[in-house]
Amino acid sequence: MIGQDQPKNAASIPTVQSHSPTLPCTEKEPLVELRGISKRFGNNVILDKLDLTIYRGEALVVIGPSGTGKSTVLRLIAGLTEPDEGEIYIKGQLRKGSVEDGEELMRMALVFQQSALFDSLTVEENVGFFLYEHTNLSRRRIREIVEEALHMIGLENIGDRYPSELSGGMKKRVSFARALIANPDNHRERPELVLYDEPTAGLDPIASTVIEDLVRHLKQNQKGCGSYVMVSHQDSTIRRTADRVVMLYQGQVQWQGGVDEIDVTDNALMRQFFSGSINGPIRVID
Ligand SMILES: Nc1ncnc2c1ncn2[C@@H]1O[C@H](COP(=O)(O)OP(=O)(O)OP(=O)(O)O)[C@@H](O)[C@H]1O
Repeated sequence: MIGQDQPKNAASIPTVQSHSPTLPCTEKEPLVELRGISKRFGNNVILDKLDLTIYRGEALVVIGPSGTGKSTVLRLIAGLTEPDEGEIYIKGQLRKGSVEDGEELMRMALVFQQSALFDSLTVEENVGFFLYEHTNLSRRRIREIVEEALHMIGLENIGDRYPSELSGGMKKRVSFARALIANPDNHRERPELVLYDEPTAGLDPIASTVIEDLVRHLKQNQKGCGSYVMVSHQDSTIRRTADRVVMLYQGQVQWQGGVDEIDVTDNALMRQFFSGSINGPIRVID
């Protein structure tokens, strides 16, 4: 359960007990299935009978124009919001209720758009937050684990600094460490699926490359085969981090394919999206 006092971004979802057998990474095992999902806010229909499956071991990037419902899809997968219609299956089991109801069937980590860390806590306290709150590990052990996590994201000896003393890219990396940290003494606590909401938004191209490499690297360190769903608008991030790209528009998946298909598809939505043209089927919102 996500506590009231935790930041909404970079939250870890700690409860996880999977009873399904573990298949080899080569098997195409659905981790999350969205079936016939509809979601509206007021009279605004955002998702309209959306079907989407995320497979174990895959790196899925969801793209689409602003306001098309990509973050909403992440929140639905995470169990932070519930659909108006449709069903969500986690490893083949129907999810009933939300994370708040303690219904989570698989551990996920969320790295959300605003990489807000607690300003009043040091980097070490921010990154170790989950362990301080949810385990009985000693402070010394937590400090060791945090140092390992900071090493993993390529930042060391910054544990005593405060978020205000870090650059935007460093904050993003710290928020990754914060979201992904788990008790290494308990293998089951490692996330099986990571959800990234625009992790490179607002970063310069080089800082973006660092994050893209990190996302790929962290996939290797996840439990099992390592899987993630990312939302991104950045051309390089989409191309460098996706195994499969899904284009969402008008509430449904309009196109999906590999990165190598982006430049050769004749799908009009894809062509307009990647060319940035204001002429085409995507309605331009002023
Ligand atoms: N809690 C909410 N209450 C009301 N409307 C909401 C809520 N959450 C999202 N919306 C609306 O739903 C639509 C989809 O929002 P969402 O954030 O999922 O889009 P997005 O594709 O991620 O957009 P962007 O690319 O701009 O981040 C938007 O019009 C948004 O204003």
